Amino acid sequence: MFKLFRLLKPYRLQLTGVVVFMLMQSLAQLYLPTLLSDIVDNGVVNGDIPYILKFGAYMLGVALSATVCVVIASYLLARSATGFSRDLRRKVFSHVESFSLGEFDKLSTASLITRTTNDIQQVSQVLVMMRMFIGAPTMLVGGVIMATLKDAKLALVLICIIPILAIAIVAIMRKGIPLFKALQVKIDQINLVLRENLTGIRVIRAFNRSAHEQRKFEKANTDYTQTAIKVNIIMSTMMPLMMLVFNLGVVVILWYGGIRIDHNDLQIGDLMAFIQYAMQIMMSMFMMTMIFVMIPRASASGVRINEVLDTQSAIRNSASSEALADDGAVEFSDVTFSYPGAEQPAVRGISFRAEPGQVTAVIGGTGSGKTTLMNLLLRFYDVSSGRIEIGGKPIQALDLEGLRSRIGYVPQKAVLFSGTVADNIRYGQEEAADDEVQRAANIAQAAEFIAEMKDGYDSVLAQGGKNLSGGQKQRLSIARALVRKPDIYVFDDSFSALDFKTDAKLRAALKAEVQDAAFIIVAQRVSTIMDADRILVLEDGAMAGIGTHAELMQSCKVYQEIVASQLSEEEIA
Ligand SMILES: Nc1ncnc2c1ncn2[C@@H]1O[C@H](COP(=O)(O)OP(=O)(O)OP(=O)(O)O)[C@@H](O)[C@H]1O
Repeated sequence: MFKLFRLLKPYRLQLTGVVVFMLMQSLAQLYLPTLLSDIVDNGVVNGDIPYILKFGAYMLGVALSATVCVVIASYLLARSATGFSRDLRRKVFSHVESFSLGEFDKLSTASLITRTTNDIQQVSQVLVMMRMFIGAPTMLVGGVIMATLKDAKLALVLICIIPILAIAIVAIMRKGIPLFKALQVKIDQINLVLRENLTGIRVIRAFNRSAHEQRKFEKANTDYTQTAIKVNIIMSTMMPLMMLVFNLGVVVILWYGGIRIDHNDLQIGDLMAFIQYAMQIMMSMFMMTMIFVMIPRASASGVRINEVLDTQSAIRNSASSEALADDGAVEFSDVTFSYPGAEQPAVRGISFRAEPGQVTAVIGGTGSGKTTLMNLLLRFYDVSSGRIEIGGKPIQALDLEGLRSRIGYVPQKAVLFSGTVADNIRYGQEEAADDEVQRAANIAQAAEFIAEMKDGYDSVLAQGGKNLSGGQKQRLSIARALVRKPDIYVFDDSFSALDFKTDAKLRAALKAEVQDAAFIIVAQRVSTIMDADRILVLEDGAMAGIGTHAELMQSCKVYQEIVASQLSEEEIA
């Protein structure tokens, strides 16, 4: 966790201010009981009213100064802590942005959300406690010194109480720390269930699984609650226990102090001051307990945040990132890839070439590795063996951003973002002019339904396109790829939600548009890819054949079976 505090550098001036003001406040607090004892011993005992008034006013001034100090320190600290959390959130977010899909798989999306929100919150709360962190030890040490100065023998009582309290705190913390760690993991679990529920609400309703989902949430929620209760039981036993030890201590002080006053060894004002110092010591022990509660919990969070920050994306720009060649020919050579932790490779021994100006199609059953091939081309993952080249250069040697900027990618599941229709199309090319956006929408067969929307291109998409149909979303994500005018198009099963007529119209419009680009299209429907210049047939991650429709009809059994299952005899002919 302390590693994260390096981010406090910009706030060092404000934090120095916090230290100074908190020290001043603690010193003022330590001075007050001595003033009180003076007033009692010299003013009250002698009936000296002017003395009482003078020192009373003085005491008021000291108390007011202490309050002003604490207000200023709190203000400075609140500013630094909120700034620190903002900077840390920014750092974690931009770091996560650089992750490849492998890191997302490893750390899980739900956990990344908890780490960016709740965990950072825990760490910044420790910062807010820094006020106590400075005040408590000062008051503890100062209190012991002042109490000893008042009466060294009486102070022995305090010296006995403090270690007992310290042992109790350590024992309780040893039980508490594993629970704090578990608490954060259990919040992850709640987030995971919640996220699945909110994103899958339609399926849950359609299959009447609300009760099942509620049970799942209940389980995660109860699990979290039970751990939280255990933590609170520990914390709540600690406070009365400390109070008990302390109050017993006060009884001993009063008893022994009374004896010493009786023998004229101690003045009454000094005993009053002594009890106040004892109170201050007790308060500082309380504060330190709070700190000890917060630190293990926050350090559990700190470890989780550092885990994110220390995770380096497996996919990075190579030291000598080369610019992409003009030639956008894509070549896969004997490519094999296994997902992290998977026993079997998802694709193996894949070789094919996608030429500019040609359509290269990939077809195969579900789970045959089509999407995986596209993921590899975009470098969402790196190949386990073999090579992928663009324009004769291996993609690992190319600048990552440059590589992706040359690809117009349409994912299998259309993803849209909050904003207007135009914003979503411009996501592909920020500088695109209005007419370019409209042209892309026209080719993607989206212009018609956009025109029917209330505000046309300025219509706002509710929650990333919830108010659009599946096919409409797909067409907008195609327009987004088109507006980019890339050298390589990657369409991952992007026509699946389109009716046959729209599918045919879209393909015809695309043909005219993407003349010079390498066009790689993954499809389930044979009719979508029959006219492709080259069709790659996949089965269980391996190549079952490659060629044109006519060639494959002659030579590839897997292709023949796919075709037979989809097309009528007339269409096949
Ligand atoms: N993130 C992942 N982690 C581990 N295994 C994965 C991951 N994604 C896919 N797989 C596995 O890799 C194999 C190929 O999956 P892929 O998504 O490439 O198939 P596909 O041909 O695109 O299927 P579909 O047509 O159903 O989309 C499958 O066996 C799948 O279980």
